[in-house]
Amino acid sequence: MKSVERHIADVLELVEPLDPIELDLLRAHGAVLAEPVTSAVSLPAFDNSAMDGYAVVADDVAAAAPDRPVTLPVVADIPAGDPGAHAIRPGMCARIMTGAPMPAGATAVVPVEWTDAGVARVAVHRPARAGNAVRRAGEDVEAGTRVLRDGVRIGAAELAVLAAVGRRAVRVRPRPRVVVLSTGAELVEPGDPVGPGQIWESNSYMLAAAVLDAGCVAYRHGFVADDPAAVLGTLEDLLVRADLVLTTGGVSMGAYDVVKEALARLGTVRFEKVAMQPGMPQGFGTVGEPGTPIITLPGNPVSAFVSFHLFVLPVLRRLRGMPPEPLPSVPARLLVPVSSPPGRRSYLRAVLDYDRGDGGPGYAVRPAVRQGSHQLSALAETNALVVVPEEVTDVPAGGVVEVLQLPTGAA
Ligand SMILES: Nc1nc2c(c(=O)[nH]1)N[C@H]1C(S)=C(S)[C@@H](COP(=O)(O)OP(=O)(O)OC[C@H]3O[C@@H](n4cnc5c(N)ncnc54)[C@H](O)[C@@H]3O)O[C@H]1N2
Ligand code: MOO
Repeated sequence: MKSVERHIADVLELVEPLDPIELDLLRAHGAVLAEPVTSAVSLPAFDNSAMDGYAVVADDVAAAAPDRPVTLPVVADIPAGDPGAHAIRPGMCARIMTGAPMPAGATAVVPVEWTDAGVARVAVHRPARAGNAVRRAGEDVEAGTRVLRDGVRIGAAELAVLAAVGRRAVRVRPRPRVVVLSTGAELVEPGDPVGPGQIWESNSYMLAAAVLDAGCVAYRHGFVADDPAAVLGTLEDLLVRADLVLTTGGVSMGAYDVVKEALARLGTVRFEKVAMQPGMPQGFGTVGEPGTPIITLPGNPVSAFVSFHLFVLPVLRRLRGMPPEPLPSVPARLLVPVSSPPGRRSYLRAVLDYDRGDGGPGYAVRPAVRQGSHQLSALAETNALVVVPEEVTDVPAGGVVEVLQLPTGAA
C-alpha cells in the first residue's frame, strides 16, 4: 500500500499556485498577497496629537500644579482634518483634538483632563513633558519601508494596513474555487423524507464548510446518482467554475462504485489504497481540458473528513500560494490506551487539552470511544487526530503520541 507521505506528494503535484489578479480591497479579503507592499508615505504622515487637549510649549507648563495652575491664552482651535497651518509661540497654546496636526512651535499636548477645559484661556494644573501625547511622523511606518510581505493572507489587520497606506486595490492570488460533489444512490437531501435503505447526505455539507474554513470558495453540487454517465456529465458542467473538484463516495471495491468507474475510463485519474485508517481508498488526477485537478475522497463520512485534512488542505494552501504545510502537530500524553491495525497509520479522533495531570506542562489527549468511519457524532466533539504509526499496534495509557490539531474555523 502507498504511504501517506507519497500520497500527499502526489496530490500536491496536481496544482500550481493560482495566477495573481488585481482585486479591490474588500474583495481581496481572504486572498493571499502576491506582491510585497511598500508604503510610499510615512505613517503618521505628520506630527499629530494623541489626545484631546491643548498643544503647548512644555517648558511653559513645567511648574503647573493643582494649587498653582498655569494659565495660557488659547490662540487656535485645531480639529482633526485641519490643514495644519497653525503655529504657537511660548506663552500660548492651541486647543487640539486627537489626530489633529500639531501646530508649529508646540512641543507637547496637555490632555483636557489636566486642565479646566477653558476655551479662550485654559488653566493647566499638571505639567506635560516635551513629546507628551504627540505622535511623530513616521513612528509607525517610514516612507519606503515594506509593510506587508508577499504570501500573507489578507485578514482584517492586513486590510487596515493596505487602506492606511492608501492602496485601493492589491495584487493577490484569489481564493481557489472548489466544487464538491457527492455520489450515491442512497443519498437524500437533508430534510427530505428518507425511504428504506436511504440516508441523509452529509459529506458535501461537511466538505463545503471545510473548504470555506480553509479560505476558499465552495460550490456544493449536492449529489449525483450511481450512474457513471451522470457523474461524467455533471463533472463536465461543473469544471468551468472549478480550480479543484472534490468528490466523495464510489471509489472503493463495490459493484456500483461510479466515480471510479467513470473516471478510470478517462485514464487521467488514479485510484489507490493508502496505508491509513480511515481513508484507505483514494483517487486523484485531472478531468476535462485543459485538466482540472480532482481528488476523489472515500464516501465514509469520517474517512472523507480525515482525508480532506491530510490531503486536500495542503493542496488548497498551494493553490493559494502558501506553503503546503500539514496540520500543526504536538506531542501529547494519551489518557487511555489505543490500538491500530498493523501496516496502516491510524488517525484517531480525539480531544486535545492542556495536561491537567502530573505530566507537567504540555498536552494530554483522549481519543473518542467511537472510532468507526461512519461514526460522525464522535467527530463533532473532537478537535484533534492522534497519529498511530504503521508499525505500532498498541500504545498504553501514558504513552506519548503525535497529535494533529484540527482547524478551529474560518481561515
Ligand atoms: N470489499 C471492500 N469494501 C470496502 C473497502 C475495501 O477495501 N474492500 N474499503 C472500505 C473503506 S475503508 C471505505 S472508506 C469505503 C469507501 O467506499 P466508497 O468511497 O466507495 O464510498 P461508498 O461506498 O459510496 O460509501 C461508503 C459509505 O459512506 C456513506 N456515504 C457515501 N457518501 C455519503 C455522503 N455524501 N453523505 C453521507 N454518507 C455517505 C455510504 O452510504 C456508505 O455507508 O469502502 C469500504 N468498503
Ligand atoms: O479507510 Mo475507510 O476510510 O476506513 O472507512
